[in-house]
Amino acid sequence: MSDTQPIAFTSIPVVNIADLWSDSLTDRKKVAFEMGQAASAVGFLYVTGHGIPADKIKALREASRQFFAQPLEQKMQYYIGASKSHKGFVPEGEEIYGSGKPDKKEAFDVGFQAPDDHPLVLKGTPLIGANEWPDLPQFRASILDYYESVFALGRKLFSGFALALNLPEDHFESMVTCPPSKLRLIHYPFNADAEDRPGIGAHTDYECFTMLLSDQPGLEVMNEKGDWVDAPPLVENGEEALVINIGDMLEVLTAGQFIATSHRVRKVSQERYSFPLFFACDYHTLIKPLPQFDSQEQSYKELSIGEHMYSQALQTYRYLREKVANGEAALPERATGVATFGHLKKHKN
Ligand SMILES: O=C(O)CCC(=O)C(=O)O
Ligand SMILES: [Fe+2]
Repeated sequence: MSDTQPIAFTSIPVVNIADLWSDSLTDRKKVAFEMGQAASAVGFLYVTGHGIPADKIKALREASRQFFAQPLEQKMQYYIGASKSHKGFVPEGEEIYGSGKPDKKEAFDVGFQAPDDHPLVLKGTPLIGANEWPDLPQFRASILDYYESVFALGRKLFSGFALALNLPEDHFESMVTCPPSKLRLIHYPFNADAEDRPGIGAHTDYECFTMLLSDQPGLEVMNEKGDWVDAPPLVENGEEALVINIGDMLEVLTAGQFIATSHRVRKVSQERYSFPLFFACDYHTLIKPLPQFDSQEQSYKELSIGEHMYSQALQTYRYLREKVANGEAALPERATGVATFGHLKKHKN
């Protein structure tokens, strides 16, 4: 092995990001540097000092438990396949990732609150539009409250990643106004026989980065050697850390300097909840490697954020696959296949 060969990571770095709110640029840069190191070496990091209040997390958990505890037919009233903009309840078996086998999980998808008269909504832009709200007390308020807090954190983290990439701190700000960023409530049901079926198959996330909370182990991250490294929930000084991972878009932007690391949720016998918020830029944002990262060796094509996300959804959701098959929906021209980024790509090659 040559000296330049990176050592395969065996754990996920922890970064306290409290100083991202510091008045001192030097302090902010220190945090940004650590975030950048983790994004380059691992593509995953835990963040503490994020400031999301514990009571908002508690309310999010309570609302999710209440929703998923309902009978299937009740939940199917909010079936994602009936939504105009890809929001709502995703029953078990609806999504199929890398393994080719349906995941053992159910979910509820909540999008950015786009006003009905927003130009993107009026134009019928895929993924942008009204949310479906179950008729449960406090559900809407608790979920939106958490969404807003994590979304604000996302803006802060984006400023840190900008600093880490030697860009102006506000570089990404104007690109995030009404994005197709969704918060997923995921429920992995109790599975006594934990049959050989992944909770969620191996994949990279499509967006810029993801911010995730979970309540049980099960998440695994692929390292350079193709080994799976555990990313269990982490509590430090009474604070639940969030797991942040780099998505396809930041990998393209940095031509692979930041890596969209492949991950999966292994089959687990205990009930598990997780809450990722996939932080994206606006639908029509075009992403290609920044000049300082662009080199001959890397071949990253220009991508539209929205088209990339929509084309991935068209290929992984049962109801959308059916629409493509019967001609009701078409893959965007620049559609990429599923699982074409990051460590998964390297591993496949
Ligand atoms: O449940 C988890 O911990 C991970 C979920 C995930 O990777 C995803 O939804 O993209
Ligand atoms: Fe993921």
